[in-house]
Amino acid sequence: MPMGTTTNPFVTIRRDLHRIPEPGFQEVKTQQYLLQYIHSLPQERLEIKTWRTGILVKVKGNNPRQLLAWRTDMDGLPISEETSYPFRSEHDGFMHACGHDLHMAIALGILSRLVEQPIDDDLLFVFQPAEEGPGGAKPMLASPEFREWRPDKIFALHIAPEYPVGTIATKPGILFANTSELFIDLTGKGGHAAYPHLANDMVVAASHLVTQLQTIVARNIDPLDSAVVTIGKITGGTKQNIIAEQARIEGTIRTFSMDSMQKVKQRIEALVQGIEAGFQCQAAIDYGANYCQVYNDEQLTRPFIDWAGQKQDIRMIECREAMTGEDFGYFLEEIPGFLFWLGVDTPYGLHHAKIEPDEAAISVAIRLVTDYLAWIGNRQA
Ligand SMILES: CC(=O)N[C@@H](CCC[C@H](N)C(=O)O)C(=O)O
Repeated sequence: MPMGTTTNPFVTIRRDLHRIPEPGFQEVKTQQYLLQYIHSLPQERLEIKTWRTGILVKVKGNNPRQLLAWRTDMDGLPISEETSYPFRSEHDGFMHACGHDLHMAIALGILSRLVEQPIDDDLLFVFQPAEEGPGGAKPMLASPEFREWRPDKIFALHIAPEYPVGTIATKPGILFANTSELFIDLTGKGGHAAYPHLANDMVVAASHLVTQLQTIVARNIDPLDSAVVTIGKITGGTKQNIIAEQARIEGTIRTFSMDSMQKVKQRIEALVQGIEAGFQCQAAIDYGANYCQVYNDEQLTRPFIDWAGQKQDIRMIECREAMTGEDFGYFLEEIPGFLFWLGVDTPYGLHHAKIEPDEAAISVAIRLVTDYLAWIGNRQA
């Protein structure tokens, strides 16, 4: 079937959501769209609450003994889309490039099926804003709206470009890294391009700092541990013949251990002090939003791996941990559960302007998760 035609309502939903990516805590149209769909379902078993731009939907079970939760993220990224889609983003400079459009469509699919065929346990669907930043999970967890419906177990998925459709992957224990954003502002002295000796050039200072930051993982972190320091953005200066008075470096830090996170930050601070002294400039460091690791509950993940491994249409992989971050980790700090990767088979990675996940994964995930929730949420005879 050519791209652009579909008979699957959840593919249509994914495409509608793909058109309207919004940054964290500004998911206003997204929230409206989701609410409209949720209100179109039979309402007898549903209770709905909103929290900022997020949504909580509780589905009453037949004979509940626990509350099981399924969580999806909602926000898009500041990326100008370069896909071949006829349903490209209508929000200039923003794109669903991390699969949250698929995640939301899958959540609505699971919700619809479990409204039609309720299970014994109560269910909570968590539509969480701002996963890409500044982080919606932590404040949502602390909100009275969430606390009133605090689930006993919680689950989520994330699309994985590298796996074929039908493949899922996870592991017990640590799955995703601890993260910290990184913003460094450098202020020197601007001036005429022809008089460098009268200025302090922040383009040169920032360039030195970026290369020095790359020595941290190579020279200061135990090679048997893992860490990442990525600088994703540098801005500075105003014109080609004006020496830049300001420069800003933006990046992210990833580590598996908190000791390494602390070590990376100490080294950043030392290197920044060196730049201040060496280039006679002022520097300010801001660590922005921090996420804790995603740690899958061993007692829930192992049976899930065994259960999914027996499904005819699923290839279950026990994967390695990744340096990705996810504020779903905050839910898992308080509530047992797990996250798994869902194969969507695309050559472009997460956060790439050309990523085109295979939409066939939507039905795979809806079927799998619905069956899993029914498996753990129905009383054994
Ligand atoms: C799954 C994924 O790609 N998550 C993001 C989380 C971003 C955390 C924060 N804004 C940061 O950049 O540190 C990721 O980049 O891994």
